[in-house]
Parts: sequence; C-alpha cells; structure tokens
Amino acid sequence: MGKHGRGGRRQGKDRSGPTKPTNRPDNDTVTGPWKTFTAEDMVNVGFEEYYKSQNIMTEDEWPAFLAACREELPTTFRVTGSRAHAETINDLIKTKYVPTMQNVEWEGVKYDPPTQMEWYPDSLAWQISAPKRVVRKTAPFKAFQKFLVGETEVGNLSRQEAVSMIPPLLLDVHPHHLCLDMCAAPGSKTAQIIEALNPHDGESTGLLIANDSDYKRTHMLVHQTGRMPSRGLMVTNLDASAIPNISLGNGKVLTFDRILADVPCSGDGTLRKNPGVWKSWGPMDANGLHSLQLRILERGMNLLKPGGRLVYSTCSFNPIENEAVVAAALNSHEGKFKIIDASTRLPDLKRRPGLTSWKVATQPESTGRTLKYHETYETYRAWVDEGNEREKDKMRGLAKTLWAPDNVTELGLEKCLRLLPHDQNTGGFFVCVLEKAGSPSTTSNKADLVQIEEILEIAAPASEVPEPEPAPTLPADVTVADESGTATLKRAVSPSVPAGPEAKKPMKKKEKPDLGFREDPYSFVDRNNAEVQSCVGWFKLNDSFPVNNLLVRNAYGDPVRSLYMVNDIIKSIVLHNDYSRLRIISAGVKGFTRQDSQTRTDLQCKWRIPMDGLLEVVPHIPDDVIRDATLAELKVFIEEQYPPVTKFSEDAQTWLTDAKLGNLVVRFSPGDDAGGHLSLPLLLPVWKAKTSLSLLIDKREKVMLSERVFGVDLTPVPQATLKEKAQGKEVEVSEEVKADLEEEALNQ
Ligand SMILES: C[S@@+](CC[C@H](N)C(=O)[O-])C[C@H]1O[C@@H](n2cnc3c(N)ncnc32)[C@H](O)[C@@H]1O
Repeated sequence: MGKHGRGGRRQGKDRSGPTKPTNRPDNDTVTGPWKTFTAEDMVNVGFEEYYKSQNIMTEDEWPAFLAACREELPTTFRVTGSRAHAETINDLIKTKYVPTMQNVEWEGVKYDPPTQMEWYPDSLAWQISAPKRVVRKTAPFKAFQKFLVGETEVGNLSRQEAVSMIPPLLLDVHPHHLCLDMCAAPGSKTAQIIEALNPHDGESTGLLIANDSDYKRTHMLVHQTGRMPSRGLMVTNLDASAIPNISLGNGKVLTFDRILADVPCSGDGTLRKNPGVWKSWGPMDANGLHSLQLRILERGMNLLKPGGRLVYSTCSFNPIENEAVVAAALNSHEGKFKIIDASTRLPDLKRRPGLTSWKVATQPESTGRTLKYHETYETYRAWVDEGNEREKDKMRGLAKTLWAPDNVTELGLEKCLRLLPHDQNTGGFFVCVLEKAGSPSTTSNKADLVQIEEILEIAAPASEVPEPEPAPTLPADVTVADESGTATLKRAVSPSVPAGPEAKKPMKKKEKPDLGFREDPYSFVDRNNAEVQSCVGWFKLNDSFPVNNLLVRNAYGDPVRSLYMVNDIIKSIVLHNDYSRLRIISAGVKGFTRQDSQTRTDLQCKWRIPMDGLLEVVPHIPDDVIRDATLAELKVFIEEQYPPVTKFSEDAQTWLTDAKLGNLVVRFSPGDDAGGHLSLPLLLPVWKAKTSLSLLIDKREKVMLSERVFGVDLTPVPQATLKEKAQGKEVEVSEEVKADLEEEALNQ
C-alpha cells in the first residue's frame, strides 16, 4: 500500500472524510457489479460468524479486514516478462505516464498515480489505487487506461489480479519444464507460465498443456495465449479430475515437472470485485466443491514427475476448499508429497500461514439458515440420520475429508499461504506448493531445448501412472467464482463424492474417443509438400527449421489455410493419442497463413507469416532475407494503409522495387528518427503488392505501435471502406495502386 493509504489520499479535507470508505463508488457514476451495491448490502452475518470461528485472523483485525473487503479492488497489471522490451515498457510507464498522474483530483479528492508492487519480481507489476470511476473521468488516468488496453491487446501488458500472479511465480517454471495448467481459463496464469517457459524471444522450449473443462472458456484461453504464441503450447478441453494418461509411444506416458491446479472454487476471496458474493455467500458452496477440488488435485499429483512441483490455489478464504483438500490429498498419497516452505520466495509479500484446525458448518432449513457446526464427521452423520428426509438427501453428501484428519498437525499445513485483503490491498487467495518425493528429472539441469528422446528416456512407464477414475455423474449447481471477471457464475460441476460408508466405487468405463467433440483433427504435413516447399524456398528457411513438425487442421495433411508449428513433444502427443480423446482445441503456433490472391496467379509463395508466428519462424530465416528499414519508413507504413513504393526513401525503393510480390520480413532499427524513438529492433511482416505495400498487422496493433514509437496515433482516419478506396471514390490513387488495393481487399 502506498504511503497515502488505500484508494487515494485526501488533501484539503478532513481526513476522517465522508462516512463511506474511500474506494466505495458513488452509485450514480458507476457501472458494472458495484452499481447496485450500497454499504448496507455488503454485510453477511453468516460470513462474519463463519470466518471468525475459523480464526483466519485475530479478532482485532476484523474491522480492517471488513473495511478492505468493502472497497473496490485496485486495478493491477504486470509487464510481460519474456519480451525483450519489458524494461522499455516499464520505463515508459515510469517516465511518460506516472508524471502526468501526480496531481489528479476528482470531486475534491486527490489520487495517487499508479505504483509498482513491491513484492513482485523486478518491479514489473503495477497497481492503480484510484477507483475505476476516477480512472474513467479524469484525463491523465483515461489516457493511461487507453495505453493499458492497447498494450494488453498486443501482449506487452497483462491485466491480472495481484494475488492471481502468485501461483505461477511459486511454481518456479524453467524453460525445459513439461507443465500442465489443469483449470486454465481464461488464462492469466497460463500466460505467466508461457512467459517463464520462453524467457527470451526466439524458440519455444518445454511444454505447456493448458486445460479447461468449459468448452467456450477454452476458446478464451486460445485468444489469451495468442498474445504469447508458443510452439510448446497445447490447449485441451478435459475434466481435470479425469485427464487421461497421455501416451508418448513405446509404452511411456507423459508426466509433468510442473502442475498448476487453480481449481474452481466458491470464490469468496473475490468479493472486492464481485460484490454479489456478500449476498450469496453460504458455507454449502465450499462444502459442495471440496470433493471436485480434491479429485482434481489428486489427478494432478498422479501426473507429476518425481521431484516435480504442483501448486494448488483457490480464490477462497475457506479452509474446506483449501487446507482440508490439501490434507486429504497428502494423506491419500502418504509420504510421497510434502508442502514446500515458500517463505523465502517473494519475501515482501505479506501472507498468513495455513490453518491446522477448522470447522465444518452447514446452513440447514431446520435452523432457519443459521450456521450449524458439526464437530466431527461422526456427529454430522448422526445429525443427518436424525434429520428430516429432505435435509437428509441434501446433507448426505459431505465427505469425511472436509474435517481435519487426526494427523493434521503433522502435515506442514502452516506452510500454505493465505492472502488477506487488508494486508496488501489485494483480493483473498490461498496457495499451497507441493513437491513429489524423488529427484527431479535429469533434464532439469539443462536450460536448453528438451529433446523428445530425453523425455522418452525418463518418461514414466504406463504401468506407473494410474488412469483416472471416471467422474461421478450427478449434477450439482454451485456458485463458482470466475477468476477473470466480475460475474459469479452458476455452473454445474461434479458433485461431492461421499467418502463415508455410502461412498460407491465409480464404474470403470472403457476409454473411447469422444464422438461429440467438434474440433477438426490435426495431422502432419509431408515435408515435401509443394506448399511447404514454397515457404521453404521463399523465406530461404535454413536446415534448423522444423519442417517435420508442421501441422494442419484436417485429417489429410493438406495445407489449406494455416500451417502450425509444434515442438517435438507436442508432435509426439499428436502422433500417439486420439485427438478427440484428448479434446485438443489448439496446438503450437500458426507459422504461416495462406494469402491467396484472386487477381495474381504469379505469386511464388502464397503464404505469409502472421505476426503471431514471426518470432518462431524468424530464427530460421537467413539474415539477408530480412530487409532493413528506418523509422522514417515505419512512419510511412503507419501513415498510409497501402503506401506506394514511391513514398519510401531512395534506398528502400531500390529493394522494394526489386522484391518479388509476396510476404517480406522487415526489420526496423532502433534509434531516434522521423520524430520517433525505438529502443529495440522491431520485426514486422509486410505484404508487397505490385506497386504498394502494407504492414500485415491489424489496425489496433498499428495504433499502439504508432503511439509507442511516435507518441501519437498517425494511422489514417478511416473515412472510406477499402472498396470505396479501391474504386477511387474517396481518394486519388493511380490505376496500379487501385489494382493493388483491390487485391488486398480480397485478401482480408
Ligand atoms: C479459478 S478459474 C481458473 C482461472 C485461471 N487459472 C486463470 O488464472 O485465468 C477455474 C476454472 O476451472 C474450470 N473448471 C471447472 N471445473 C473444472 C474441471 N472439472 N476440470 C477442469 N476445469 C474446470 C472453470 O471453467 C474455470 O475456468
């Protein structure tokens, strides 16, 4: 928290100020979930009673805790670490934007500019304490907000809740690691893992399978990870508690060095962004989720390599979803796992130790919905047996594992981390870092590319990794917090599995391909395919280019629209597993897309490198294929959508005229020129038409680029549609340029 306190400082006014908390929104100026909430709405007697009884903090801290919970959560974001220009962006924020926000005043209150979060490594994360209404209404914050949105869009920044940044940091991912993100959507933590796997621009290393059971949300995941393209990334759509064993051939199955289990939870730690939690909170949501969380964690533990690390996290304060799950999982894998003491990591992060005792409560109708505590599983069972039939049915499902086990003090649960809102002006969160006994794989010592042969050498024999139990099928609706947004979702999840006497062993089903899976299959393209060879020839791809690892999205190995590049480990997964059984949503990175032209039949190569694939393909292109250009030329590309060759410098005109029609890769040199500043070399794909050129990046990216390099948006105001332009209605263009424009329009 900044020295002026949470939510902005008051100047020239009585410090006691208005009665509402400083960050409480005025309802007339607020949109979103806070709109309908008043201070009176943010009370839940059961919530207070329950957590007081759980001793998650001392009694005298409650006023501060509740006050923090009733304030809007500050906006936080981090500069993406793997980009070479992370430092540049950080400096830009510090030197260009922060000074403009020094004296922002709104309705008589002064607000602090964004501050760097002390505990985040390399000071690459920021917090805006000013409430959203102030950000929206004041010019300097508004300008900064615009910058944030644009940079987020192009992947330089990631807006993410502060506490949500913690699990990937504690996962300690290295470039060669094989990683699994079990419940990944919408993908903010996935992005952090990708960055850790790819610390330098260039070739992807290691593997990340990002999974989510919600089909629509896997597509959000694909979109989110599109900003951090990687040859080692696969997105799947599986129930995390039943992720099938993934074959690597030779009777070996894939096990992971790092697993993140950021499980679905009741989400009461998100009440600062989802104020609806105040009204809906009850203990049964957590009780209902416990068993699913436990099954997900246990599946993760089975899929972890010896010496591997698994981080379990929730955005809930509740020990039933946290310590109880961890305790049960540790006991069912007796002696094979331990909780890691993470106290030396992120030393400036204020955290609370995990609990070693907790209470189980229900909220039965018979008590008028007041909380009923059940001291032991046995007393709970006896109470259920005495209750009326309806209650019996509802309450029967609580598993024994909700209660603290007898050996609770021996499990090291105090090494878990609980994050409380009033400690560092954050949301609430829980994190536990688990390590599997055994020594880490030998590849752990190598920071270079993982070779599939090495992986196969150390991969687990199939007999050592149990297949998952099929999930129970009874539906149960519970309120589940969505990490990404403001809404609290109502989602059917698998119900609690009773561990008591009525527990039934689920039926073992035979593994079959999933016939209801609608995505197209992946298949590999023959390296001698004419289209592949046209790319190899056009870009003069050298021998290091993984020409054997090109995938297409159809069953025939036919390059129709896109060519995806994957690394060896993903190749092995695709080759040895039924794609529908793994429910593969995406694999690798789009290296080339087809740029067919209706008007040109003379293109030597009909393929272009999309921006996403550029960093993956460029290391395999000889330097002389990459054209060098200046900032003045970049300005021309930005100022006009289809600048004719004659608009460029004489030097550039020489090579531009000589260049054949098709995709060029252009490198802009750093420096100061044409009123702009570039700190690092910039590679961009350009399309060369007959007499004009165009940058192959979208309008938004171009605007951001312009603002970053030239300080202003130099892109042309869209006055006419492309078609109108091509028809010469709005702009004066030569016949040749018109033909080019028409061609470009057809290619969009
Ligand atoms: C807390 S959110 C994950 C947030 C995510 N890790 C991030 O950082 O952006 C929990 C996710 O679990 C997913 N989920 C729910 N049940 C699941 C299951 N059985 N298997 C896999 N994912 C599940 C939900 O769709 C939701 O996206």
